[in-house]
Amino acid sequence: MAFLKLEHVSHLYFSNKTYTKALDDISLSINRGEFISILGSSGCGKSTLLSIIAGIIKQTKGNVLLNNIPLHQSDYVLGYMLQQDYLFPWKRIIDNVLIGLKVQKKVSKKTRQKALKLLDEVGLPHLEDTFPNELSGGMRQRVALVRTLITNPEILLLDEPFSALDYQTKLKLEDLVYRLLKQYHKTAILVTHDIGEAISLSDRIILMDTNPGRISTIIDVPKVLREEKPFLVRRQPSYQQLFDHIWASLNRGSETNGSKET
Ligand SMILES: Nc1ncnc2c1ncn2[C@@H]1O[C@H](COP(=O)(O)OP(=O)(O)OP(=O)(O)O)[C@@H](O)[C@H]1O
Repeated sequence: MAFLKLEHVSHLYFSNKTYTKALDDISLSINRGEFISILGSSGCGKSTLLSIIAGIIKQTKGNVLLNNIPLHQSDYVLGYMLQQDYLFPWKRIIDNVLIGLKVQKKVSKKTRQKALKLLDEVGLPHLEDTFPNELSGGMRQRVALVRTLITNPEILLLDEPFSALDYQTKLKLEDLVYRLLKQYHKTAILVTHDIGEAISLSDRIILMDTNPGRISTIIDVPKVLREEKPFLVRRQPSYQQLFDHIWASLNRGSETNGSKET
């Protein structure tokens, strides 16, 4: 049974007397523990899709099911990682990490220990009492990752979380995120504009077309690439082939025309 299932999902925005079909007939099944990336040009509906899965907006048509139960009736924990880390500057790292659990009144000696363990696992041992401004951008994103994982989310939505980082830090963080998500068997959906990132992290890649936003292709990343560490994937010959294929598909898609309905 699919863990997360989208059935014929469409979404229409209405503003300034204009309807915009942001998503058109999206059907997709995602298995527990799967890493999915969504690639597509600006305006193809990636953020709309994430917002629907996050329950922030409700689709105008179709169903979104989690474990076969409509999403809005499900009691599930969602993790979010965004381009910005949104750490509270006046709070120590440990308090930033525990903020979600504090809101839920779930902070205990055990959760503090878990937080310290996770900080250690992401390469930030002994930094729990420092403040965000004492850390680099990459370190801050690792704190954001721990803050997300500590709540034990069932689904992680990753909205371009590496795009503000320098290239070297980004590659290192990709490796880390990949390793931790596989280790904890997390289901993740990544929105990115970076084809290389999508190939090196994903089990499957969803290519979207624009106007209206729709799925054009679903690509199964070959096993040989999935078995390699993200950084090393880029050295495989099949990586370049897949990169070229995705590049061509996205460019073909961007040549199509679209519809604003009034
Ligand atoms: N609140 C809104 N009201 C009206 N139209 C909207 C709204 N939000 C998004 N849209 C439109 O819906 C379409 C999809 O937008 P969306 O932001 O989901 O795309 P995206 O793929 O995430 O874009 P980007 O890569 O630039 O972030 C676009 O045509 C956009 O103009």
